[in-house]
Amino acid sequence: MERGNGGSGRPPSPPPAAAERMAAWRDGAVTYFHLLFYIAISGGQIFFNKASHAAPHLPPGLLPPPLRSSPAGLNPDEGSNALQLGGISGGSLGANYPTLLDRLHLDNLGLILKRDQLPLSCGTNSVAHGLLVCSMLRNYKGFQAIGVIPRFHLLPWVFCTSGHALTLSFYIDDISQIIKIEEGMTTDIYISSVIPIGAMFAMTLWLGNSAYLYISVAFAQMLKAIMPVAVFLLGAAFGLEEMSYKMLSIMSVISVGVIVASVGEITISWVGVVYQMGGVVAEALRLIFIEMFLKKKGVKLNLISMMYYVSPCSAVCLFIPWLFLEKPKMDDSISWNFPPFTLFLNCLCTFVLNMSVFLVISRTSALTARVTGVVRDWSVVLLSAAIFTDTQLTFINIIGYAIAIAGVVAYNNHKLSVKPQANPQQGDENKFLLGEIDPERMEEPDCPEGSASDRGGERQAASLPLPASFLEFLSENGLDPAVYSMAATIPRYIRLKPGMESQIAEIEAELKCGLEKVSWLPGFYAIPPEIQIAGSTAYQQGKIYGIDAASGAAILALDVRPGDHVLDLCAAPGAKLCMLADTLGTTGSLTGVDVAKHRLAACRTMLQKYCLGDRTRLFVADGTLFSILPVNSRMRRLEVSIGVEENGSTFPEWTSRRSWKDRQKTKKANANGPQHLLATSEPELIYYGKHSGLVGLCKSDVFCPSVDDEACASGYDKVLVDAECTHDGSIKHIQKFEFWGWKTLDSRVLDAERTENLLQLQLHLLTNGFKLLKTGGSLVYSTYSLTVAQNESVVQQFLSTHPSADLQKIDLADNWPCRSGGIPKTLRFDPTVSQTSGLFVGKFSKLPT
Ligand SMILES: C[S@@+](CC[C@H](N)C(=O)[O-])C[C@H]1O[C@@H](n2cnc3c(N)ncnc32)[C@H](O)[C@@H]1O
Repeated sequence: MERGNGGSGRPPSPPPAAAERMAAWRDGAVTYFHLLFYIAISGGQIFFNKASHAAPHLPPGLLPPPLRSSPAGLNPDEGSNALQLGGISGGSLGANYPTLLDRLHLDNLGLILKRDQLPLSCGTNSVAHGLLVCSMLRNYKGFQAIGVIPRFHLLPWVFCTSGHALTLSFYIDDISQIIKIEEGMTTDIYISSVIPIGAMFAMTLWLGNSAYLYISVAFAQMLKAIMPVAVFLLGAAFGLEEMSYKMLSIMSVISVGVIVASVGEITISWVGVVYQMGGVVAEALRLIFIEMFLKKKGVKLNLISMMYYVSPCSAVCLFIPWLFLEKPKMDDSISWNFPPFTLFLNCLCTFVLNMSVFLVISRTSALTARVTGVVRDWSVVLLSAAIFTDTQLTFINIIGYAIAIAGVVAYNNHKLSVKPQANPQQGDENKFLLGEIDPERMEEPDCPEGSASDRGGERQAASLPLPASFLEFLSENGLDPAVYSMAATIPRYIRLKPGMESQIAEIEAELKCGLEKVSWLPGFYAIPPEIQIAGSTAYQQGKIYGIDAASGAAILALDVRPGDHVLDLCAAPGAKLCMLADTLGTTGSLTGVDVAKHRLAACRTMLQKYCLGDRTRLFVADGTLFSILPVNSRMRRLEVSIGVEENGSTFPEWTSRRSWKDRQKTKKANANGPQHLLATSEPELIYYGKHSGLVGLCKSDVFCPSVDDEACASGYDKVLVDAECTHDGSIKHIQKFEFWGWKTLDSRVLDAERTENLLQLQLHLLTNGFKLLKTGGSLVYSTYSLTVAQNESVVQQFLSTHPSADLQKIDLADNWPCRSGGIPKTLRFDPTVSQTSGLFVGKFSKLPT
């Protein structure tokens, strides 16, 4: 491995700068602050709710005005102390109406998650709450004549809810760099998936929060520990979980713990227990529905997106129990007290708590968040006994809870270790929060490797209503529209990660289909087009990934050898990059470049998921201008130069955590314009593996521009230019426009100006790729377009201005199901013949000048 300080005559790299150490220390401190804050705010809100209703020993100033009468059937002494993401109890209002308050908060959450919806959010919330309060006040016997007082009461509602909406909207916008609402929700998915999930969420809030009216905080927490058992048993019933001795023993430990804790409870309200257990079952069903309805369809929503889509329908569902169970009691009550300040604090707490959860997960990992949750639960149980007079912990309580929690910890451990995470510090949620969307689920129109079938959009292409503009495009380019009728018959291809061959039978059983070996392409298998892989464990565990066979052929054409320094100039979302990294093995280096940062972040996710990032570095840069050479050449040049000034800082091991300073820098850059257009800006290094040669190297060395003719001697051995194109040859990709909307096809594929620019872009990418190629090296140019303009014409123009470029015959192709392109030695994969996506491939070598 080439190291920054490994060369003779080169002074050793300085230790990491003090500023970096300081930044790392500060980063660590901020993370711990987030964790503590999360524990404090989530535990604190439970106490706040409880205290505001039932703690007579607190100073009177802290207490809201008491209820003058309690609704029939409810025990006011028990109070209400609930906390759920997005929903809180009614206890803090001094009114025991949990569903009402949950509904109000869900209204908010459902509507406020985007700044562009701010007016709608504020308006709707204000009107909705205004009407609600008016109707409540009308029923309040003391205020039959609605006049000044109701309006006075209305204002705080409007203020609180709008203020809540406003703050959250701004906050969300501010952190929108890390939290994205994922698009692509369809009516079909909403009805079949989101509504059942929303209904279960409503049940969880309703039943779980109602339980707090009957049982103490501590006992409710203890009962909640049974959750993994419910998830596991229901999951097994739905065929999602497999029974194993290990799981059964963990479940037994948790159950025994909860039973012991219950035996230790001095006074048990069975109504409360039934409510709490109902809430647990509803929550377990919600999680199972997410697994069944969304993940299996390849839709994975981050926490914010989930709230965004689910809360409005949960709010509607909560309206039903409210109407039948609480409204009559509210109508009957002779007094209805409403402390606005308490509501405001409660809103604020809920909002801050939600943000805190997101920040904890985004800064740490799923595991850390879960462990923090356990610490929080313990703190709540112990502190509640110290604070509230109605909570008396017994020795048996504590022993039982300890046993249950030990089982929960074992369960979390088991679950998280079954699902390998390429970067152990970074869980799945984290990646989603950071916008690092799994490429298999990437839905952008310019992603050729995605899975239309996983999006539920698979349709017989024969019946695809190709729009007139596209038919015109095909006719102008002399292409036959009949090719698009084949989409449903062309298989889907997957590549097996090397070393996984022994697991084929297992993968076949999971995907419920045979893997048919592609005879001409090692490691590739064909599966029926309708098979979904994104939800499979084999995919999630990085044993397989989706990549078209024609793409695989383009990589083989490059003939990468161990030890090569390889450049992929249009790398995202990364299917070819992964295959390149696999081929490279444990020597050489791989450099991926793409102009779209969010797409390159998906590459990073891929590399980490398939554990292929060790020798790779990823630059966000314009491929037409990119000029950074492989590390080896730069090092050689530096080693012979005398007196190189070590004035820059060095690359430490790469980490996904970024310093506050870095984040501010990105924020500023983002504010200055879209990330896509970085034509003239400096390349940004967003990932480098520990053997990429960068660790310990001086940053100024890497970013120092290369001399023009330097590349010929010490450029890349292999270059792939898988250029941006119209993707008309990827017939499955075209099929997806039915899902995205044909209008998008117009703007992305057919726009005349874009096509003209595209031809220029392709030529410039090819030219720059060739410039970075070393003499004797090979370059492959490929596109997913079937047009002559984007393929043969670009090659022709390029050859006419580059005498040192020699078009090469691809020997391996003799066995491939492809035909010759319009220029001899170039290749065309034609869907009708090859049963793959359409792909053009041309291979060049660089002659000495
Ligand atoms: C066909 S896709 C590449 C697919 C990729 N090779 C794979 O196998 O996953 C084309 C890519 O080129 C990128 N691109 C467009 N213009 C670019 C430019 N000027 N420099 C570098 N990349 C560019 C796009 O963002 C897109 O990710």
